[in-house]
Amino acid sequence: MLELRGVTKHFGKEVRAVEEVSLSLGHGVVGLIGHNGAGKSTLMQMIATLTRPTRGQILFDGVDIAAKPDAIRHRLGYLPQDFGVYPNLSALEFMQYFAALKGVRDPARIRRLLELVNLHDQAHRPAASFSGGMKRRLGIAQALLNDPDILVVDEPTAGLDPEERLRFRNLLAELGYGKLVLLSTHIVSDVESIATELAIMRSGRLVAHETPEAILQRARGQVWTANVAEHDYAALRERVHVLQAQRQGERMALRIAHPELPCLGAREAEPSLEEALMAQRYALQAEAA
Ligand SMILES: Nc1ncnc2c1ncn2[C@@H]1O[C@H](COP(=O)(O)OP(=O)(O)OP(=O)(O)O)[C@@H](O)[C@H]1O
Repeated sequence: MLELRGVTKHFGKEVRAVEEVSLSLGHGVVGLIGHNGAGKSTLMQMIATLTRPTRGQILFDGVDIAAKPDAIRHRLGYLPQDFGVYPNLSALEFMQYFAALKGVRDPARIRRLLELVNLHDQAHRPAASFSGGMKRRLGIAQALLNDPDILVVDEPTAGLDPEERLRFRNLLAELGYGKLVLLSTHIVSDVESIATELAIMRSGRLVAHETPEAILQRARGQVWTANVAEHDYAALRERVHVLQAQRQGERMALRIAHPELPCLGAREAEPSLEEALMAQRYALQAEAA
């Protein structure tokens, strides 16, 4: 559905925001993961036709979107990172406003979307009084007005409380059926349970594109639990990568990334996706050193 070929974006001579990204995406929820400044927002803005690549091509169903931006605009929903609502509009009025802008004339659709994002009971409340999570849900409803095939959401869970985060995650997982949902985050656990694929960016480059299962599979035998006396901890920490340390009286309960048994009594652990990615990163660093 969406194909990126050598997509590059430079700002002036100094900033290489996105560098030679090639990627093929079909249906499902794709987690675009990277630290702050990795280039995620810039890549998403290029897909949303809000900025053009310096080099490279983005093809949507085979059509170059730089040459024909409307081909994708009609079929795209976009929720930017800094999505804001208008102070004087209720949720319903906000949706009516965007529906008019997008040429959507079906009032029943607005009602259905407000139900989908669970805001129908709050439709007459000023959107400016909503919590962060409610505003983002309204943002998703707005992005879905044109029944898009591609939904691009930039850091949607930043600043949300755990309950809102969960609700938002479930909503995106539901939407992933039959659509492409491209979701950026720097918090791996936000996409762990819903992403069908991960695209990982570092310093503007795509460093991996694979399924979470493949990443977890590769991390087998690399993540360990151990319980060590406090006085042994300092020495151990010098030799291995400690992912998590928790004091338990005189002892430390640890989770460790290491390519082999890190210390006597350690046990192989089931890694989380975040731990698997860290273990992979450490392994690459060790290879490069
Ligand atoms: N309009 C711009 N002009 C100059 N530099 C820019 C511009 N937009 C982004 N950058 C730079 O490009 C790089 C990538 O930024 P981008 O916002 O795409 O990263 P990100 O992965 O989305 O980070 P974050 O999670 O913080 O939003 C950064 O160094 C950023 O400062």
